[in-house]
Amino acid sequence: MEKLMIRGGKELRGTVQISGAKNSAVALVPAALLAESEVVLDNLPHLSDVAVYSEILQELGASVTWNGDVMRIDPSRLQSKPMPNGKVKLLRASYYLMGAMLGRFGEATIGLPGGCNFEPRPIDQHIKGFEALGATVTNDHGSIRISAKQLRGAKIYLDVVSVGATINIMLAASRAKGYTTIENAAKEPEIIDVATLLNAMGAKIKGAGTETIRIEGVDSLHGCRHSIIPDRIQAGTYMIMAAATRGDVLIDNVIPKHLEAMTAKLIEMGVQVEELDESIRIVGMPEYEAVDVKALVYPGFPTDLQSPMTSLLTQASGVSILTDYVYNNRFKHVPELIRMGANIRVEGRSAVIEGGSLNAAAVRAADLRAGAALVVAGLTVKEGVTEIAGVEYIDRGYDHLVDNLQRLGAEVWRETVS
Ligand SMILES: CC(=O)N[C@H]1[C@@H](OP(=O)(O)OP(=O)(O)OC[C@H]2O[C@@H](n3ccc(=O)[nH]c3=O)[C@H](O)[C@@H]2O)O[C@H](CO)[C@@H](O)[C@@H]1O
Ligand SMILES: C=C(OP(=O)(O)O)C(=O)O
Repeated sequence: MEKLMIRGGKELRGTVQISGAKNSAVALVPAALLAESEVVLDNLPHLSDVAVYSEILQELGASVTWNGDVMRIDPSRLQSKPMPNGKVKLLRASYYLMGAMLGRFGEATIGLPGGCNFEPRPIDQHIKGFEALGATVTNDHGSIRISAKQLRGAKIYLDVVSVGATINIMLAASRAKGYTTIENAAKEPEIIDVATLLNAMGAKIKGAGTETIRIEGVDSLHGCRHSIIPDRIQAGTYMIMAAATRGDVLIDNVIPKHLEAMTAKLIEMGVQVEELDESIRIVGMPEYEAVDVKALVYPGFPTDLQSPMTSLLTQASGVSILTDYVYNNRFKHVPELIRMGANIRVEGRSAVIEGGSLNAAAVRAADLRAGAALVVAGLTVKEGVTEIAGVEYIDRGYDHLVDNLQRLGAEVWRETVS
């Protein structure tokens, strides 16, 4: 088993390059399966989810080569095969294979997705979308079978604003007959990124990034080249780390517009934030004010930054209240932060955080962003070594985390323990 070790108390200083976005990559790789010739993805992050996807695609008959941050996917020999639990259970975003295979072959048989299950994460809106497009969906003890003789465009109103359902419906509807409208669609930048790729492949999608997306189905899609947008969650996490260690860090290769909610909250706390064209500079201050944070769908404060933000708020003077309106109970980081001396209580969907210093402890990441929260916390600790287990979760979302932090002056390393 590997652990992440942190001897904290160092101010982070320097420049960090942000990789392509995980939540785009895990949708763009399966989206490529809809093409009949090669798709090239640039700025692909080095993450375990992407590596698992690459293996799944090859098992399905696609040819995949991955060099540096470029992946070439040739799906011309793709076969329609059942995709049982094994690999699809390793990542949440395997649900995109449903929409992609349904669009390509009119059928998909696949196990339920896995990934970070910090609470039950239903996919009823994905299923509702496929059924509206004319597919029959059955669930045989967790094996989902989706099939349609002919997908037909439909008007679909999502009951909840769902990133996954919006993208999955876009994937399948790109190959349906006629027009599909998704109302109450999610507006995250990753949705625009997927629509941009699909349109470059010959799809006809309008309105991505707004609450109404219109898709005119086409008979076939072709290969293309596409560069993945920067990871706003990774960038936001480094912004938090820079502020938490009272450092001075330039976060490079970002789209500052995607980080506005994060930037505004840091400024409200008293952090110095400088927005440049493709980078953001964070200069930490000795004292921060407590603030209230509401995690919402985009363009609100992202739920995926809620956990690391909890750790930063332990560094503010006074009481902050952080409420997550996307998930009911995404607080697996809280008991671990309490082990590190934090004064936090969870009340319903809110965490009430009283500022104070943290101490080193042996803790465990129960999910990806809970892990990020523990890294932020460990970086602030002035004495001793924080040991974080559950590194495999952190590897789902942070490309070259240890190298990046070491370059910024942190004392961080991985250790294999028995
Ligand atoms: C791979 C990926 O992109 N993951 C992101 C995606 O996850 P994911 O696509 O799974 O999240 P959704 O946007 O679908 O979920 C939002 C909310 O809707 C609920 N819901 C969702 C679908 C559904 O069919 N029924 C339903 O009730 C969920 O339980 C949750 O409470 O968006 C989340 C919300 O920004 C992020 O935390 C994840 O990092
Ligand atoms: C919850 C997350 O990812 P996933 O949906 O892939 O589990 C995340 O990125 O914080």
